[in-house]
Amino acid sequence: MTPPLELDGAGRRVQGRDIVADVSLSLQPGEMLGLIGPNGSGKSTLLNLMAGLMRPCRGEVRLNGQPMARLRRRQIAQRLALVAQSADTGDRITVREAVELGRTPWLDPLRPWSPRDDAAVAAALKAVDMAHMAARDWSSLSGGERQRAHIARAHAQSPQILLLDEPTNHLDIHHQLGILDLVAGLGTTTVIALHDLHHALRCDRVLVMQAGRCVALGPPAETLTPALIREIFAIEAELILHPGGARPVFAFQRLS
Ligand SMILES: Nc1ncnc2c1ncn2[C@@H]1O[C@H](COP(=O)(O)OP(=O)(O)OP(=O)(O)O)[C@@H](O)[C@H]1O
Repeated sequence: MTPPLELDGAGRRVQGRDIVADVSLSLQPGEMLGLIGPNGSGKSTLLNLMAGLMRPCRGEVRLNGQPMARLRRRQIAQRLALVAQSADTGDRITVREAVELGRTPWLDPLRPWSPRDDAAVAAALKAVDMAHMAARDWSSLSGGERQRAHIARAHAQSPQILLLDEPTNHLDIHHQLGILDLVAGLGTTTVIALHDLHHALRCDRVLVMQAGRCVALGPPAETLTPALIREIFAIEAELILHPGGARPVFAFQRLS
């Protein structure tokens, strides 16, 4: 089966420096892939390459086996949605209007807004538990509510692939876990940049970035070894089994 998204030796060079270099990856349909790495390791750049917002200087990105470079923006947006790190709007719009923007790639003069689009917007608002807030002004939303509305906008786009850049940033722990449950529950093939290694444990696989390169890729508990974490983040980490049988937890200690 053709992978929904593939990177084949993809790299991006800026001002003579490789900010992403030689990344190869095949996404599995329905999987949740966590992108992990220190600040500046290239996670956002990699997501932008995956989203077709940046062209690789080397290698290739393919969507359903088709080179991204040969697809039009609209074709890409019909298959893939990105929630960027600082996505926001100063416009005076309601939550529903923000989510309706997700339908843009599916509309044209021959295919105007229809009940199908209303249904997609309603389903997306329901998926993030914001149907009751649809008429609210965007400016009145809290950080967590905005993040959920962004995910609803991306979900309304009916993408095969969802790309999320640190969607749990600025959220309290209750809302962080809520966002992760929400994304996992959508069942869409997802790539999610994360800083919290506990959140990464919930992913099917993790891709670990260091200085623009992929240094590890695999199931989180096998990949996030103490040796790797020491090398990447300069901390001691021990994975401890939870007495209740739930997910293991990390104990961290900073190396001086
Ligand atoms: N347009 C640009 N010009 C020069 N350098 C850039 C540009 N865009 C990104 N970089 C550099 O590329 C590197 C990777 O940046 P990127 O934003 O992809 O990292 P990140 O892993 O997402 O970081 P963070 O965890 O801090 O969000 C950084 O050193 C950054 O300064």
